[in-house]
Order: sequence, then structure tokens, then C-alpha cells
Amino acid sequence: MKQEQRDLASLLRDREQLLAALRHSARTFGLVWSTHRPLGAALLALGALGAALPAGIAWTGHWIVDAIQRAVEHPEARREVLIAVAVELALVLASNAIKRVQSVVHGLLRALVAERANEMILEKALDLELVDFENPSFYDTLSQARQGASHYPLGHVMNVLSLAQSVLALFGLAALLIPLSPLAVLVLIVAAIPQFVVETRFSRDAFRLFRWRSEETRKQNYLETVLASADHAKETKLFGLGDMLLEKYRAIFWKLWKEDRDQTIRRGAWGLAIGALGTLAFYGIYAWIAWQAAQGAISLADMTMYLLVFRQGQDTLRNVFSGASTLYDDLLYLDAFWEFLDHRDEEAPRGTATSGPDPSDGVRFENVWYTYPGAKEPALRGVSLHLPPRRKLALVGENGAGKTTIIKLLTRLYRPTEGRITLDGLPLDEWDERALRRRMGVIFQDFVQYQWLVGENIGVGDVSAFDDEARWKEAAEKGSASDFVPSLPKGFHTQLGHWFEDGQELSLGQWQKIALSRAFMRRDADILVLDEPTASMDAEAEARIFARFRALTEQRTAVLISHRFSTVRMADRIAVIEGGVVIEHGSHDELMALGGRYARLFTLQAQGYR
Ligand SMILES: Nc1ncnc2c1ncn2[C@@H]1O[C@H](COP(=O)(O)OP(=O)(O)OP(=O)(O)O)[C@@H](O)[C@H]1O
Repeated sequence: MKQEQRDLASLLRDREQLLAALRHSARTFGLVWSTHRPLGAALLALGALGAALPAGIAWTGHWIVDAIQRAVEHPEARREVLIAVAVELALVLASNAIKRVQSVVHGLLRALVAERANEMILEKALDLELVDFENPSFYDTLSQARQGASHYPLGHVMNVLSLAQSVLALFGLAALLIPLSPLAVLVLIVAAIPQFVVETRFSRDAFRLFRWRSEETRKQNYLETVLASADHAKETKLFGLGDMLLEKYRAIFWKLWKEDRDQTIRRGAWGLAIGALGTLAFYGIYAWIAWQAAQGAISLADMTMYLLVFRQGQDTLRNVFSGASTLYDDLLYLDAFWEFLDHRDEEAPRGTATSGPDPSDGVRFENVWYTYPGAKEPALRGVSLHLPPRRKLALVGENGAGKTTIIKLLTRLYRPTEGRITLDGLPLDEWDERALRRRMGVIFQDFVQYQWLVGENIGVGDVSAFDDEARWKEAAEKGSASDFVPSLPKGFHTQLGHWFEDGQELSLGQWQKIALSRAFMRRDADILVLDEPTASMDAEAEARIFARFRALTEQRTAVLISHRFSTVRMADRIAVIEGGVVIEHGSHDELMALGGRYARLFTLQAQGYR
């Protein structure tokens, strides 16, 4: 009984899968069609023409032999022989021309469709939530979709068209063969079935390997990056990691290679057996047709045509079956492709508001809880904070206390698991994402070091002024990058990083000044969020920045994370976070008077400096 239920369930599942596959196939046709209609139409027309030719060529073969036999008895029929040969020549030329033009059209379309598919993936990636990128199984789907985007979508359309072309051609050939013997048609089909079964089976296994492996392949790619990139070279050398990493890399390769080897050998062995079966079928039919001709049951012309038709039929059927198995292969890929593109973040309401009802309310956290996907413990537990406009809030606490998580939620990179965050009296979810982000100038501890010009590294803080030199300078002034940029070889036009010619490297503190300037690029942002903005700067630079900090941020709200209490004490309010909970909250003086955790840490650090 159980067995039956399982079978039924799997049957239903298969039906669903079949429908999904058809839907994906239709969407892929739509994708190719909308990429370039004239080329798409050319593919269709060529396919239809190509389908008619094999039967035409076989029939002309019959006509030639027939005409020769007639010409032997009636010399005046000789001209017909030449005409028949000329017709066959024309058909063969047309068939070759169609194949050529098809491959030209395919070549032209390939780059266009690959570009479209890749762009769709990148656009989708821009639309995703940060948590999606941090989810390994989703990241796998993304990697798979990217890996095959350049060839699978068009490949699928080509496969379907060539399959349809072969099937049509088969009908033509079968129409010629049936008058001789329906049995021959049956032999033709039956002898080809094992090939179909084996091909489908192997392509399913190959895809399974591909899916299972994507984690291993990513590990291997990561090892390649660690072994061969400038960022990692220092540690790889100093810690002597090279041999160990190379060994891991090799181990993954050999594991994958063994799986491949077994499959390649099995596929080869089956191919051999199936090839032999096809040849046996052909010669069986050959003997029978020859026997018929020897007995005078069919003419020599018939014999020539039937043999040609049978051979062509076998070739075409082989194309159909191997086409069907590649079809299976690309449908499995398309499943991952469309699954990725269809991904919708369930809890991602998209707000449209560009302002809130109460601008004097500023930022509010109301009993906010947050648990990272897959984490057992919440990173934040009931955080409530209120930060009115133009006030400065400092977050302090041990490593892992939850400070960065708070600002990731404030900048809506994550959404609270429970509770809510409001800006100007409106929950963050109801804000239009762009409007919300325009209001915030943010730098994280792990800001990105772009391999671009110094100025562009600052300009990236405001895309609308990415190339605006005057704005770069203004921001660099505020973020202290102007301390060192003028002394670089080409000033703001100095190339950074190792990727491109004449790239310069900066010190960590210099990078941090660039990042701080980047945050100041957002002239319109009235909320500045700075995660350890001066951790790598020298004491003098830090003192200078904070001496001006209040003046620079006078009209703005600021949220600051710092482990340096000399910086923290300048904030209007300080929140001490421990284990995801705000344990103390108040001004420096209030917290010192309280004599709690803050006072203890402050005194500890002050003693250290003495
Ligand atoms: N992307 C993530 N996925 C899962 N857990 C995370 C992630 N980021 C942080 N955590 C966990 O959440 C907790 C809070 O981390 P958070 O980065 O907010 O700490 P923090 O107070 O900013 O620390 P630090 O002072 O070291 O920067 C930590 O226990 C951390 O392990």
C-alpha cells in the first residue's frame, strides 16, 4: 500500500515537474524571441525548410535509379537522368546552405541571448536582500544560474527546433518507408529505444552531479582565489599555507574526476553496445531488402531508396533521441535559472513613502528582535531606542554584542524578526527603498575598497555625483582624505589597487579616510551611520576628525559605533549593548554617575592611556 502511495505521489510530482518544464521552455522561447525577432524568425524558417529535405533527397535517389533503368531501355529518357541528378544536387546544396545559415544565425544570436540572460541574473541579484546572499543553498542556485546563462537558454531553443525538424523529417521518411513495410518502420523505432533510455539516464545523472557538486566547485573556486590573489598572498606566504591549500584543491579535483571518469566510462560502454545494436538492425533490414530485390519483389530503384531511407531514418532518430536527452539536460538547468529569477523575498513588502508623518520624531527602535537565518540564538533581544533628529548616538559593547546588527537593521539591510523600526514616525518597510537610502550616509567596518581612482572611491558615496571632482574634494575635506590625497602621484586621479596599471596601495588608515569621505558624499543624507570610522587612524587624525565632527554633523543625526571612549563620550546619548540587549542608556555624564558597565569600561580605558 505504502509503495502504491509513493508511486502515486511521485507520479503527481512528475506531472508537476512536466508542467513546470513546459512553462520554463515556453518562457525561454519568449526570451530568445524578444531578444531579436528577425533572427528568431530566421531560425524557425530554416528549421521548417531543413525538415523537408531528407525525404526529398531520398525520393530523388529513387527517381535517379528509376530513370537510369528506363534510359537503358529507352535512350530518349537519358535526359531525365541528368535532370534527376541536377535536382538531387540542388537539394543537397540547399541542405548544406541551410545548415551553414543556421550556424551563422545561431552565432549571431548566441552573444545577444547570453548578454540578456546574464543581465537578467545581475538585475535580479541587485534586487535581492542581503540575507539571500548569506544563504548557502540560495547562493548555490545563483551560482548555477550564472554558470550556464551564456549557453543554456539559446541552446535549449536550438535543441527544440532541431528536434522538431528531425521529427518532421522522420514523418517524411516514414511516409516513404511504410509502402515497403510497416515492420521496417517498427524495427527502426524499436532499435533506437535503448539509446533513448540510456541517454536520458546519463544526462539526469550528469545534472545531479552538477547540482550536488556546486558546493564543492565553489570550494575549489574559493581555494583558487586564496591561492592566486594579491589580497591573500601575504598570509599564504607567511603562514606557509600554499602546500596545504594546494593539497585540498587537488583532493577536490580528484574526487570530482573519479566521479566523472566512472560516468564517462559507463557512458562509453553503453554507447558501444547501442551503436552495435543499430548496425545489426540496419544489416538485418539490408539483408531483407536485398532478398526482396533478388526475388524481384521490388525494383533496384526501390531498393536504393529504401536503404537510403532506412539509413537516414536511423541517423535522424539518433538525433531525435540524443536531442531529447540534451533537452532533459537543459530543462534541468532552466529549472534553476527560472527558479532564481522567480525568487521573491517573502517578507519583503516594498513601501512607496518618501517622507514620514512626523519628521521631528527621528529614529525609533521599538522592541526589536533579530535572529540571523539559521542561528539558534537571537542577535538582538528587544532593543528599544529613540534618537531624535540631529542627535548623536554612540553604541558601545563587546565584540559580537550586536552593534553592527543594529545598524544593519536601521539601514534596512535586514528586517526585524519582531518589533519595528520607524523613521519620522513611519515604519521602515513603508518607506520607498531609494528615498530611505538617500537619507543615510553609511560606512561599515568592512567597507569596499574599489579598484578605481581615488576620487571615484569617494564619489561612489553618491552615484549622482560619481564623477564630480568638486564634490570629491569637498567630501575629502570633511572625511580627512585631503590630508594625503594631494601627495599621491596623480592626486584624485590616482588608480588604486593591483588590478590595473599604475595601481597604488593605500594604508588602512588612509583607506578609512577615503571611506569616511565617501559617507560625506551624501550631502542630502541627514542620518550618518559610522561603524568604527576611525579604528585604523592615528591618534592625531582621530582627534582632528572628532574636533570637527560636531560641526560637520550639526544638521544631521549620527549613529556611531566605536571602541574608543574618547570618541564615544562626544555623543549626546550612549547605548551600552550586551548580548543583544541595551543594558545602559544615557549621556556620558549620566552613565558615569550610574557607575555601571560603561563607567567601568571608561575608567579601564582611561587608565590604560595614562
Ligand atoms: N551575517 C551573519 N550571520 C549570522 N550571524 C551573524 C552575522 N553577523 C553577525 N552575526 C552574529 O550576530 C552577533 C552580533 O554581531 P554584530 O556584528 O552585530 O556584533 P558587533 O557588536 O558589531 O561586534 P564587533 O564589535 O565585533 O563589531 C554575533 O554573535 C555574530 O556572530
